[in-house]
Amino acid sequence: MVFHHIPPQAHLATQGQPGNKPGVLLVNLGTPEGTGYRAVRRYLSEFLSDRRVIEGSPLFWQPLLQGVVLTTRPSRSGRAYARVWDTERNESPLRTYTRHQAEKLAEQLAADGVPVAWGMRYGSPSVAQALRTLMEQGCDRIVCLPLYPQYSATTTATANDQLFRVLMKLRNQPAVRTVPSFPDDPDFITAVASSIREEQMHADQPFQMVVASFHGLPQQYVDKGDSYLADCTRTVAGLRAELGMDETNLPMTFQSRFGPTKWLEPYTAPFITGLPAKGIRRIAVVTPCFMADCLETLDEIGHEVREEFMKAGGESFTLVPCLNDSPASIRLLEKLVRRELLGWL
Ligand SMILES: C=CC1=C(C)c2cc3[nH]c(cc4nc(cc5[nH]c(cc1n2)c(C)c5CCC(=O)O)C(CCC(=O)O)=C4C)c(C)c3C=C
Ligand SMILES: [Fe+2]
Ligand SMILES: [Fe+2]
Repeated sequence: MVFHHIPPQAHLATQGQPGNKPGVLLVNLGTPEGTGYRAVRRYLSEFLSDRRVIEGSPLFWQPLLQGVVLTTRPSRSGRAYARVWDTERNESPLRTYTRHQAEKLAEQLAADGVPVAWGMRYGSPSVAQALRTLMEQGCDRIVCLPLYPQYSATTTATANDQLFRVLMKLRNQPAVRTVPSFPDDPDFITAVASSIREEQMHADQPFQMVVASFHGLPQQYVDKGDSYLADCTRTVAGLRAELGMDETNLPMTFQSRFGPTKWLEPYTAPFITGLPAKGIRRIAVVTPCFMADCLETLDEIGHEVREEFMKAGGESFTLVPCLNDSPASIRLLEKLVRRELLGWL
């Protein structure tokens, strides 16, 4: 996204004065514009060309991506997106929830005169558009919150990279603070634990196990120093402590493996489909690495893994919703943002 059309008044508003007008930028991963081959291909091409996501040399990867992956994957992913698509709004749940999070957070910050914008790392609205919205309102101080509880270079870092990439094109840059990951923030842990308790209350029988499924990552990225696994472990430890559970009834697994390399283990799907054979037939699955329900929760877990579990002899399968735009979620976002706003407000 090119970024040279900030109207002159936006420059005036932020120039030469101790403006001190903060704005909040929420950044999420991104999602396609539609479920058709072209839209999904465009989105996947941008996503899978990000060198934070696929670290191998583009000399090898790009021909494979453009020639092989992007001929088959968009149709498969498009069918999956179609299953979760909101046809009325014509958008994916991830986009709806991210927008609602921004709107509700904006209500909480309105009295302080702090606007909130939201952008996607891949696709639209872009991070550039979101930043422009804030700068047009005179914001010269930006708090950037990547919407990932656990840090990974493939998510958090690339969201921040994208903001700084946009700033590279500006003569007058706003000041920027990035919000760190929050894997064991007490409000985060309490909110996720409450969602699990809530689902248990509405279930006919006690869950024999609550599987905490996190998005996977190539093992090699962790070996090279990505702190994602450490962050996931902190989240699970927090949940176990809060719920009085342990690794036997609240195990940690990793989903959405992509490609042939070794990813973090155990893999969610085979782990869950193996449970009925061990006598575990009533389970819940919680996905605490996503702040909003999306393809990976609603379809991969809520549809694909659920079906496999039931076919393997499962009796009941509960997908615990993500925090989405619940009051607890907005309170958490507000707290995280206000901590970074200290000294600016
Ligand atoms: C290929 C490498 C991938 C890495 C590494 C990766 C890490 C990662 N992703 C998320 C969160 C989400 N990923 C989503 C979709 C998605 N992820 C990948 C690949 C990698 N992710 C692909 C190809 C896709 C697209 C869908 C598909 O074809 O399977 C989403 C959902 C977006 C939506 O529109 O709903 C999220 C969210 C995390 C947290 C993470 C790092 C640990
Ligand atoms: Fe992903
Ligand atoms: Fe996936």
